[in-house]
Amino acid sequence: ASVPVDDDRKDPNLQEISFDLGFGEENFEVFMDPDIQAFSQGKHDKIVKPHMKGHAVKFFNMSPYSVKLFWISDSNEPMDMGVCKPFHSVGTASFPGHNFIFAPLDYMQSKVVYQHFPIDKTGTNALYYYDPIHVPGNEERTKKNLARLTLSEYEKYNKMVRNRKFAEHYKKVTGREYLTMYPRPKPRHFMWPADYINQTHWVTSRETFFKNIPEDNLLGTIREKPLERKLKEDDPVAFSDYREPGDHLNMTIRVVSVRPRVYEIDSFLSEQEVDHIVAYAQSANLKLSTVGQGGDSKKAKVRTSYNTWVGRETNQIFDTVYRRAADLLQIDESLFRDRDATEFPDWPNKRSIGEQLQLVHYNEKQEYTAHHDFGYADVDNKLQPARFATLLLYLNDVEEGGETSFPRWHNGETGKELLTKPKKGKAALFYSFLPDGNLDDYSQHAAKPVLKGEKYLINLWVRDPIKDF
Ligand SMILES: O=C(O)CCC(=O)C(=O)O
Ligand SMILES: [Fe+2]
Repeated sequence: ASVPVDDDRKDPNLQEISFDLGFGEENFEVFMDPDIQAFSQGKHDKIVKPHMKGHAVKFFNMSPYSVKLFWISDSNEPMDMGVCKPFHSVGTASFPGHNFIFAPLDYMQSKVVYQHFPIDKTGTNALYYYDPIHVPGNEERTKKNLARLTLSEYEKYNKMVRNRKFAEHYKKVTGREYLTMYPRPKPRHFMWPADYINQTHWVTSRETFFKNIPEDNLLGTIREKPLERKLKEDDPVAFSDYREPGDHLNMTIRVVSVRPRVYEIDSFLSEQEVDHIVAYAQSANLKLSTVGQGGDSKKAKVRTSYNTWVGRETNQIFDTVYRRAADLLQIDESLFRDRDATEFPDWPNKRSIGEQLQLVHYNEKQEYTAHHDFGYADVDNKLQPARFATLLLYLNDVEEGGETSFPRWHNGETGKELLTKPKKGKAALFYSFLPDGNLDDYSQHAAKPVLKGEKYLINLWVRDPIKDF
């Protein structure tokens, strides 16, 4: 059921634009937001503004020296958000009215501030620039500053200028901030359309449900070399005697939100597969999860759950999860593992685009507050790789709470969050990208506190176009 990656099922809301930013004539396909009339199927003609006001922000350091980003808390305390290298940027999630500064590395002693960034109260601006080179209205001094840069610095500065100009143009055309680095190519992987709420897509997989789990000594670790793992159309799937009868598993993908694109798949794992995975998770070492963003340990705990990572090679059940996920996402299975020279020879690298499965356990009261999954690539990386899709696999029914929340979904009815309810074997899918290669700020989401009981979940993150670390 896998399709060629260069899919010509092009998104109808992609629209070609031409412009000249001072670097010659350029073309780009922008994604135009779907119209509420269309995606509500005529039920609504106006979007209700989401109650949640938080959003992504990105700070650009257009200077030839390293600076530090601080968030200035309401009690006026500077929180260290890390270093931003020359001609680099840092991104984080924030709220209107918050305050950030760029400052020298010795700020705690010197108290010197290079630039204050008050986050705009209307919630419309996400991009903030520190540019000590350009002196508005003074061409002479600007030229002098430019002349002091080395050739490589000058090129890096220009790249940021070009990105800034593009972002301004992009915003004029689409109304959205450009959160990645121009010119980022469109995602290479397929994206399921989300034309209207409750639209359904059907997809089949040869990876039918396990009804019995083979004994441990049979399951084994996956050791075959890349090409030997490729199943041809008429090769039998592994352990067919242990699976549900029939050649195919049918899955239904239902659109629950158009903007961001969120989908539910009611039945993605069988009872027995889930039980096996949970037992595996319980026996594995569940470590206190940390959000890998460095910075200040005084920062509020945003994630209070436990997690552990499990690879595809662990055994045939986990391998099946990846093969089925590949079919669901319409991405070739081989992209979810290391490949040899013959498989996707033109792909930028040979590594899996999928991460290991992240098994998460939440106890009562535990949660993960609103965040984006995408992350920001290094400005110098032309591919701008980042997390592209998130497949959430719910491993149990949670008595109360524990939903996945999309607080910024757009619809005509309510400003309240969209809640995806956990259910054993169910999956939810969302994309962190838009079809034009921009990051989707509206993909911000949270795990609501578990109110009663506990919650087991798997995150499967898929990168586009590659995993670069
Ligand atoms: O637990 C959930 O429902 C979502 C988890 C999540 O967003 C994450 O781990 O990044
Ligand atoms: Fe997440």
